[in-house]
Amino acid sequence: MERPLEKRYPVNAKDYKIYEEVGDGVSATVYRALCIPLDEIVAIKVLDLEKCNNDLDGIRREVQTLSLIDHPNVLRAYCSFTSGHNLWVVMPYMAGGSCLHIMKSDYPDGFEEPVISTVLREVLKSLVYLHAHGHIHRDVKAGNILIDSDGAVKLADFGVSACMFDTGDRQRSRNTFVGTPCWMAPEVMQQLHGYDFKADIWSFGITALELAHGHAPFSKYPPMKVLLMTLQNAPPGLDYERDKRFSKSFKEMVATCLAKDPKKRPTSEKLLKHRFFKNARSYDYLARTILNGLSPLGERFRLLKTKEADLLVQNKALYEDREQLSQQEYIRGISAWNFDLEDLKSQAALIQDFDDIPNAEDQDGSRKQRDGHDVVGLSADKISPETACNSISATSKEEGLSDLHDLQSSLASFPIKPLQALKGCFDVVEDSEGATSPNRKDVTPLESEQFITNSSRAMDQDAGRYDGENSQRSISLHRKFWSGSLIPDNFSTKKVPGNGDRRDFPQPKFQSEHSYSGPLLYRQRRETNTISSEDALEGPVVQRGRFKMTSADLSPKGSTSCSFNPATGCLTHSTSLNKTTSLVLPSLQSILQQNTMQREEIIRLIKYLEQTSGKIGDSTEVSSNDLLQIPQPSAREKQLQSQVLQLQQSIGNLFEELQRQKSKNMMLEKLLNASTRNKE
Ligand SMILES: Nc1ncnc2c1ncn2[C@@H]1O[C@H](COP(=O)(O)OP(=O)(O)OP(=O)(O)O)[C@@H](O)[C@H]1O
Repeated sequence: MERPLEKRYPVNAKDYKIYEEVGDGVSATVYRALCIPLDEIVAIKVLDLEKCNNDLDGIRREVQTLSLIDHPNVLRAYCSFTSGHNLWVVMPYMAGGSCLHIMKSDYPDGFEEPVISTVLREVLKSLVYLHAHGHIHRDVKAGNILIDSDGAVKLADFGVSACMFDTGDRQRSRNTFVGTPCWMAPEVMQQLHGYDFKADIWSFGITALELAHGHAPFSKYPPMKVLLMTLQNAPPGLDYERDKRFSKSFKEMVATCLAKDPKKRPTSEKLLKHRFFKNARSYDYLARTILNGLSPLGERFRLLKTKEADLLVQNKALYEDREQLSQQEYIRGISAWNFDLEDLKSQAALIQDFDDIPNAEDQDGSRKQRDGHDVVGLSADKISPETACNSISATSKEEGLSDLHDLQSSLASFPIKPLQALKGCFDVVEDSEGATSPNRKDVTPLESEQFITNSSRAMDQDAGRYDGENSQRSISLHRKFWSGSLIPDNFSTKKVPGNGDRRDFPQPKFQSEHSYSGPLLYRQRRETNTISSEDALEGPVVQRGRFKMTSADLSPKGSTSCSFNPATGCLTHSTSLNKTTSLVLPSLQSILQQNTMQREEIIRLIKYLEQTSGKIGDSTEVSSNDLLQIPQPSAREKQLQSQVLQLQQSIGNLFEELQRQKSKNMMLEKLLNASTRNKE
């Protein structure tokens, strides 16, 4: 047991002293903090509930699920509570940060095999545990693998998002699109037959590649392209030529996880017995290798942010372009999916532009692809960046559109739902008596049933308590960390032995070039697994708490659709989408997205200017206040935003219904044909 039973973590914001920011995600910011009564360093994830438009009851139910989870390799929450419009989740502080952070700062080309094996074995143990308890993590990736100062490995952020309960129909989430595109299993994208535990095994395989190369396959591509490539290409893998430094057993292990057919993937339990994990070492080994000499997490995070802002400034001119904006969003991991057809077309047509970045890896990859490596479904020509690099040419547009066609057919039943709405809210919610409650200490984690709807803004209220010395307190920018090695991550750290977060700052060596990393363009098709398909756990999946479990019947409960009246701003349910909605919706989405993005970019630029102009201490305070005065989106904007999300949900429902009807029709047709043949 990780947590002594008698230890009670307070459920009141005033009992915590917030230090520096150490991470951020889609809708949350993570801080190092001191739990004052226990005199213990913790991590606090602060989630903006307003931003998530959450179903609080749904979140509360999740606490019960979470309370059942207790495994040394799963990051648990000590407690959580609401404070103002924020949800605070208190958890163990993992001083090493995520594997993604470590790679970004010190290992841009990935880890050595013994490190990978050690990290992955621990992650796999957590998956064995979660799967055995009927849970699917759904977001396994290096960014969610956290390392403690002693080398302990924990899988974090399980259960993607509370936001997915927005609709209130939790069971429907089996048919939702959850995860992060590069790590997402094909069956999760396709949504034809639901998905199960094997989706995690796919993400685990992608994570293995991420740890080996410093970035996930396809990470430089925009989401649409990632979907297309995942669905239609041969699975990515370790290449015998390019990845000579890795063992055969590693390559085999990755290939077995990345079988496109989930039934051919091993269970986590079986995978744990793979010979690749025989080379895994102890925690201590990680502490001695990858953690040795790392600068404190807060400093690494700050440097990464500075670099991020630096890149923004460098490329400012480019942001004017729509495709750059879109790419920027993707880099930041914000998956504001827009499935408007026109948008899809333009996205597909613009893909070539992203591929223009010269990359030896890509060229090599394409050459090999030409040389006859197996590419499934789509011709190598069509998808190779080499071809894609023929931008500006007439063919590039055609290819873009052809990509679109491929995508449309691949995603025949793809539910239309913005990933943004599904991600970013944290997992645990626990009721709190709030900051002012005299009885707050009596409220034990998971016991209280009452949410305080304190309208005050906790973060704002608590600003005064932020540690002036340590905190680079920022308002929640709600950005997700960059994925893969899309940023030029190469700065050395000054390796100073010592403890905790008091060591010297790392010495940045900013690269001027943008180190876009190429996808694994030539892949081994290795769907022949050493592990039998008997291991497959089949069956549809039910939402159980935040997680999904196999179950018998989960068919959606009939389609609901709604229309949007632009005059009244009201949503009314109807049997079909009216034309006005389809005309208005894309524009609304676009305006809202752009507003949000612009606001965030401005905030980031201000922060960057603050940092580069050497403003610290008092001046930071002043500008932070200024930042806080940036007007929040108006109530009307928020209302529209939530209506847009609802509309998208409804459209998703309609598509699912359409798909079901199509399958029914096909069945009927088959029956009809059979009976006609019989008669003949
Ligand atoms: N307990 C912790 N200790 C140290 N760092 C942490 C901790 N929890 C999270 N972080 C850091 O903060 C980052 C963001 O946290 P987290 O992944 O939970 O947010 P999120 O909004 O759920 O992210 P995502 O966008 O990946 O879903 C992590 O990638 C990690 O680097």
